Amino acid sequence: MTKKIVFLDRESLDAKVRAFTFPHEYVEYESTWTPEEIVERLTGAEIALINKVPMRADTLAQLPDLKLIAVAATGTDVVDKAAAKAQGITVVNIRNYAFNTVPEHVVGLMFALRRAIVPYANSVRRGDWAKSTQFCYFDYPIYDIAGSTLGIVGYGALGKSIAKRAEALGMKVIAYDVFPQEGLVDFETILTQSDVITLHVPLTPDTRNMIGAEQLAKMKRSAILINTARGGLVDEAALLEALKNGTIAGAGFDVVAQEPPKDGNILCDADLPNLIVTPHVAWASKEAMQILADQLVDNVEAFVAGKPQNVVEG
Ligand SMILES: NC(=O)c1ccc[n+]([C@@H]2O[C@H](COP(=O)([O-])OP(=O)(O)OC[C@H]3O[C@@H](n4cnc5c(N)ncnc54)[C@H](O)[C@@H]3O)[C@@H](O)[C@H]2O)c1
Ligand SMILES: O=C(O)[C@H](O)CO
Repeated sequence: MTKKIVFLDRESLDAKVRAFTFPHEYVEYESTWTPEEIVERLTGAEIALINKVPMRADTLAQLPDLKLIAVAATGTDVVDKAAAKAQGITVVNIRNYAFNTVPEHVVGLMFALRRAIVPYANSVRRGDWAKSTQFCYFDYPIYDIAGSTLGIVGYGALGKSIAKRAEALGMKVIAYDVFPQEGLVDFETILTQSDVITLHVPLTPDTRNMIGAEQLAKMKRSAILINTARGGLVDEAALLEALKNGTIAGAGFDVVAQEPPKDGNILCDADLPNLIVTPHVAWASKEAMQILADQLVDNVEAFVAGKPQNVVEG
């Protein structure tokens, strides 16, 4: 029987999505945001492909034909998984596609912040070097990466990929995870011992705001915080305050609480030398996006063949 497949936010994936091999009707939309649009476009569809379209309980309740939500990402926080489960809808995600692209983004942010590359480059553009009384100047402290301690929060696929690179750079690596694994340390040790903390946990009720004013106060004043996982893990107001008053030395964020930040965002709007914000592109190397697109089709094919893979449990 022909299955209807609808991709609701095709524009969010810059890669080729190969044709499905089973009888199907395929429709794609560049972007879809409102619950009304979601319901209208998915009515009659068995398979929804989404990247960041919110699939909330009241929306799913209006889609009795839907059987599969194939998320074109690792993070599935946009889907109400309990509601999907209650309705018999399977949710699948993409795994281990970003093993180079995210670690490289993290390493880039780490070097840029520890070596103050952006503020120094900006100061040259402002003419500060030309006015200097010496051949160089020390307006921003520079710290080496080698010899420093990296604290990884969430020791899954990406946490482990970053650990390998950090060790090659001469860093001491410590890691924390709720899933028991050999050699892990507790969260308190990550906060107090790390020179760089990098977050790699999913956004869940347990991880929401896991870093707030209390946790920032425990970090070294020379430490930096990197978040390429999800907005919502860090209390943004507390972070901004900590960056302004020197509680920590810097932050590199690829994700914010609301994306896109149409109504403004305090981190995106802040003009601070010790803060770098990128627009959720850590995942987006050409290579990674194609691996993702291929796995997206594999996930749908496996589901239709009766052997679902990468199923996300409630
Ligand atoms: N910015 C980007 O472009 C980008 C790209 C890929 C993934 N991500 C985000 O990164 C996250 C991690 O990706 P991954 O591939 O490493 O996932 P993963 O599932 O392999 O690893 C996540 C780890 O977090 C751990 N964890 C879960 N809850 C925890 C908690 N409360 N405290 C401590 N550890 C906890 C899990 O046990 C697991 O080991 C994704 O969920 C996604 O949100 C972002
Ligand atoms: O979760 C992911 O895979 C990234 O955030 C890209 O959407």
